[in-house]
Amino acid sequence: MSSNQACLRLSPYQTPISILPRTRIITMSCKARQVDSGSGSPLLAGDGSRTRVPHVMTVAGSDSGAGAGIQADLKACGARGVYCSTVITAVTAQNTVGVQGVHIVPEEFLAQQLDSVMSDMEVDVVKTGMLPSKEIVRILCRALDKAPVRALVVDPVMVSTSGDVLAGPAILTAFREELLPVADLITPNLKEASALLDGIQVKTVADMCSAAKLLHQMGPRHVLVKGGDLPGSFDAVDVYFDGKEIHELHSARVRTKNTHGTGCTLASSIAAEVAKGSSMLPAIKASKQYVETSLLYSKDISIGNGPQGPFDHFLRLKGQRQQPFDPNVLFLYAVTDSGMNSKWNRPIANAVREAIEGGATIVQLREKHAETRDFIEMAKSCMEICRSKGVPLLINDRVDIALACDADGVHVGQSDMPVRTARSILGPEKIIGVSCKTTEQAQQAWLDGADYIGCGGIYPTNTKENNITVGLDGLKAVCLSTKLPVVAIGGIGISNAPAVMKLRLPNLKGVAVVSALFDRECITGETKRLQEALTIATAYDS
Ligand SMILES: Nc1ncnc2c1ncn2[C@@H]1O[C@H](COP(=O)(O)OP(=O)(O)O)[C@@H](O)[C@H]1O
Ligand SMILES: Cc1ncc(COP(=O)(O)O)c(N)n1
Ligand SMILES: [Mg+2]
Repeated sequence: MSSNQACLRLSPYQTPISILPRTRIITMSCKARQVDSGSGSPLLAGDGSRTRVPHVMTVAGSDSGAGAGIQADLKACGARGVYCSTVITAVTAQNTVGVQGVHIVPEEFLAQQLDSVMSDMEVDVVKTGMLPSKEIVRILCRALDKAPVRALVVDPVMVSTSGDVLAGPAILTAFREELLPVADLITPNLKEASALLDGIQVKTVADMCSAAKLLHQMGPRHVLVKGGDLPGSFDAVDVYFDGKEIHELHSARVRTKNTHGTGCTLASSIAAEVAKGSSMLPAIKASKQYVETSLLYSKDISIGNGPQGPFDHFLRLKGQRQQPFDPNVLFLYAVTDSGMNSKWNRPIANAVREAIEGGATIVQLREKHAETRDFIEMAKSCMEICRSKGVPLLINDRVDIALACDADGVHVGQSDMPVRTARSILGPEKIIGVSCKTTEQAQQAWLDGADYIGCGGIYPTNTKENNITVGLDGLKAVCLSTKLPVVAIGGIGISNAPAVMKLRLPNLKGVAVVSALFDRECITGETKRLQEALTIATAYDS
């Protein structure tokens, strides 16, 4: 089918936005959502009193082992903060060994499920997984025709990781002729890309690029060929084609057997990000990062005895996991300075203890000149104090020191170790903060898996040479550009901290201070005064 024909087929099916040039559709629909306060507005109902949540409807098969299919979709959407309704196409008897049985849901009953959800709920994005028959594809297309949605993400599931057939070759015509032309994104793996292209070889990254372009000619606006099964690859490489440009997306390949359901999870997470308002490439990058982080966290968990285990979408199953990062700990963030401690003739551990006694909620050790061995000893003694008081301790810049003293995490600057590298070394449980001055850096921080942003210098400061001051306006811009919690830093003390907090930005969680605590005679007293000032400034009736 030519791409022109494919385009023509789209118009009755999509929202009116679909008459715009094809590669811009997702971006445009998302922009429309952000600015449109009418019936298409995502989060507020007309009367302003009810909060509408982003909604993905998955049309897929059930996996009794709950690693893939509907169950993976529900978990992925839950983890990404999106509501997920479920239209079940087939019930599989499946576990980590393979698929033992498939029971296809009768067509009329599939239609009834679609009708129940779509007649009652406002669905933003539809994501499809296992579609076991041509008729099921047809019923879905008819339903979408009647009730258009903002985007359609098609994961053309055919064979499970275990090698069992979930949708046979008879489905290919329906995929090619009916579903692909109306899809905003298709996410075939190597075998599925090859099957859709009549068996052409897809075995290298170059093959994946050609396949993505050929698949795009079948009508979908965006194509992501997934390389989880690429032979001999050290990375997990996916190839994305937006109709104009090829993007090779690389992430670290996690050595684990727990990869059952990665494809379903990736597609659902992309659908969730698009439902929240993201455009396609950022949605894909964030989702790939999410899959990588979940696999990393789950690499050692053991569920079932088969060769392909499920992973943990919520990063919570391992018994020893500490509490997830609580952004409120950024409220009064004490950053140590060795120069100030020697000026006041204070061992660092005493300074840390005093700051905590005064109310510091998190501590960062910032030692720019210490010998490595001394730094480790210092960090260990501070770690003991912090742990006994339940206050997290981060190490500035030095991932090796953080590992050596089992600190709670690190804070890195833009020229230190990249957040992604630090994350792959420290694992998903440690806290990673990164300094950002610009909205671009803030967006990158989120994609790279940082837990928080340190934004500054807000005011001029002596503790950092040649540091550009971003001011309150720069802080505001960074906060508004990110979902990550932010702590303000640079020249902040008791006199100006209230002005910072009175910006009342929801993700601005606190202030980080150096001299205002550590270049003072009584650290405990100064910390207490700052704590009180911050508490008053953040009280809503002040
Ligand atoms: N071991 C791994 N480490 C990191 N990412 C992986 C790994 N295996 C798969 N992925 C990623 O998971 C996603 C799903 O890919 P894939 O496994 O190829 O799909 P499917 O599950 O449909 O066969 C892709 O983004 C892929 O790069
Ligand atoms: C019901 C259902 N849907 C999809 C998959 C594919 O998942 P995977 O490729 O990870 O086996 C599956 N195994 N079962
Ligand atoms: Mg897989």
